[in-house]
Amino acid sequence: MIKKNKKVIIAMSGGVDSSVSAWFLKNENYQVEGLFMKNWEEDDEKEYCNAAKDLSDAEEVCKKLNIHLHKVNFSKEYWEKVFENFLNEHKKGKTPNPDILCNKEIKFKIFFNYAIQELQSDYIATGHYAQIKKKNGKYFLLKAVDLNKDQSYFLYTLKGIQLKNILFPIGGLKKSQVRIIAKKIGLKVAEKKDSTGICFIGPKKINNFLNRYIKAEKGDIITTEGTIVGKHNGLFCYTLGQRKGLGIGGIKGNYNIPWYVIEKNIINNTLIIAQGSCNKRLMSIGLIAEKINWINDDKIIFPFSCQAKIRYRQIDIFCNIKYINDFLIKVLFDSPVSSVTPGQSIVFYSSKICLGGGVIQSRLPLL
Ligand SMILES: Nc1ncnc2c1ncn2[C@@H]1O[C@H](COP(=O)(O)OP(=O)(O)OP(=O)(O)O)[C@@H](O)[C@H]1O
Repeated sequence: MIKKNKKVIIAMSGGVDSSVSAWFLKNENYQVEGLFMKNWEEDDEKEYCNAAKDLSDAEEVCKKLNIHLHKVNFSKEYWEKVFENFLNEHKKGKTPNPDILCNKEIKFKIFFNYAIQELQSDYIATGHYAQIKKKNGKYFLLKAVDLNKDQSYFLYTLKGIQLKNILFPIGGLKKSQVRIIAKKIGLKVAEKKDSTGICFIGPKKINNFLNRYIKAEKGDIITTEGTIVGKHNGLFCYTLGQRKGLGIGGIKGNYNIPWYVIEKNIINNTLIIAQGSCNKRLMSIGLIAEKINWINDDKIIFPFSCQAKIRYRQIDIFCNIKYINDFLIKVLFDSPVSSVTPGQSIVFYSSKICLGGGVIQSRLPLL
């Protein structure tokens, strides 16, 4: 009852997580309204984009929960702030993470400001699996209870001060519980598949999609011994540590051990491969990270030790962080780590607390 005067805008994607989040907020007596964002002109990309279906799902859920649904088009902003950067990084041979940039630039900036200023809400809520805790007047971002679904990795660009106006209603639940609740309250989206990979494109279709925007220049696939063993379809189609989809089969005179991408050489347009998942050429002792964000900067004193993830869903690794300058840090791993990928993000944790993170600029190879 107490929260009746507090207004929350729930970011409605038409998926099960935001729908169940909306239901929780209603039950907690917030004054709830939904906001659906279009961030891609799907008319151009019908094959890849489900925005129309997602909107109709969001409308149906809001009708059922008796929530007013606002709609907004941020496709221009998404193109300028997220997609152009995504393409440019790929052209440089990096493997960027657009979902992280989308959270930083769109969901928790433009969308957030629209909800707070234009729609005059007190909070925005999303269906992310993460938690916010207040301690001694400060707000901390924590991993979700469901560690399998934890999305704090994608949220490291947030600032402590922003967390004050953000709610993650399902961060304390398991995904299986969220689906059970959705079924119980009769939401058709209860069984809807999770969105994976880039905001609007499944990971399997990504190379075809990128082909529309980046000119694919075929080049040689070369072993570390310098033998040309095949042709690649454009370096942007591959990522460091990738094993599948190299199209080289068994190579005569070599043991039948899988091959992995260990380097993308932009200057020669070559893809360098080596055998074995523990190949020393794949391993790094550390990395240099840029575009650093600390969620609560006043808590950071260099150097310090903590845990980190160099990709989503990876188990935490132990590391030590050293200050280089205001833009760069050096991360040294306690033991060598495979497939450190420039362009991806490294996210730091102190146990369950997400401290912040940065973008991997370069790796420090073992060899
Ligand atoms: N088009 C959109 N409009 C408004 N909010 C969105 C949109 N897409 C995503 N969101 C918000 O961001 C959250 C996380 O998005 P993500 O793409 O990771 O979806 P998800 O984990 O599959 O969640 P859901 O089941 O709600 O789709 C969503 O739960 C939702 O609150």
